[in-house]
Amino acid sequence: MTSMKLPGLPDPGRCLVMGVVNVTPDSFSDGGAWFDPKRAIEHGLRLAEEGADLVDVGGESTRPGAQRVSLEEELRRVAPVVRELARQGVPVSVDTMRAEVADFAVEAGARLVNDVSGGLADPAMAELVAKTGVAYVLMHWRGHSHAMQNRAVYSDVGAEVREELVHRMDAMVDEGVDPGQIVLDPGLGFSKRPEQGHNWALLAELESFTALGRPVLIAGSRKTFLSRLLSDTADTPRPAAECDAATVALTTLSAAHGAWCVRVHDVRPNADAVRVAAAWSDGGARL
Ligand SMILES: Nc1nc2ncc(COP(=O)(O)O)nc2c(=O)[nH]1
Repeated sequence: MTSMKLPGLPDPGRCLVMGVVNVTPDSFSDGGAWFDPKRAIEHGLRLAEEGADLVDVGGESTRPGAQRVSLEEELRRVAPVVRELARQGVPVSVDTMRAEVADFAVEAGARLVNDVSGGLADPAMAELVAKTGVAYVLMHWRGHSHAMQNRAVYSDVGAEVREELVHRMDAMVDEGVDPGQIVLDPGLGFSKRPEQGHNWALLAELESFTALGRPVLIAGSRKTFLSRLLSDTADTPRPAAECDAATVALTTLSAAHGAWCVRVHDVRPNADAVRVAAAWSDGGARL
């Protein structure tokens, strides 16, 4: 596991667990359960109690075909939740592609900016990240540089995703971001075709991602590639909410292969899994 210390984040010497709080009416895997700020705050507190090292608060669904929400609406959704969780001492990350939302969240105490666009959606993001020194997740999502129909066409998905992540990291560093702030994320499910095994190919090469020298975040929880793997005999994919056991297996393997953090919905079993992986890898030395 890459035990690189990131600014403002814990370093317990094991894979971290990031719990998900989607403050959205339509997220793919927990659509609308935490849209009410009070419920979202309660859920975030519960995830922290269950063992989340970070609670990731997002106000904009990224599911395929989702419409973007306005800046005002995204802020309305995430502000009260980020502010209250941070006030209560919960380590918070903000899942946003907007520099203004990130700026607000860091001001309110967020310790990490989680940007699924890898800085492509908002040209002001790099400057904000550089200015604040905040830890930053740079996720791979082929954005405006590829036409829609080519976004999920790869000849070697692992090599191409790594190359494009390094390119984005270099671009952020050129704009003043310290490489020590950056976490890399292959973007499972984002312009990756489950029917072509892209997500499993990326996971199988996790150690090639950690070899890039930055912490790696793996976020496969309840995603379509898991549902398809667990399809029934009638080829009906397993419902997302019934993929938590598979997610725990993914967590265990990701931690064993060096992931810095896993992003999950069902925290408790995944918090247990990262501890099992840590005990296994160090032969129980830290018990
Ligand atoms: N860093 C990172 N952030 C993310 N945020 C949302 C989703 C979409 O999943 P959800 O709707 O289940 O939260 N996936 C990612 C991801 O893969 N990586």
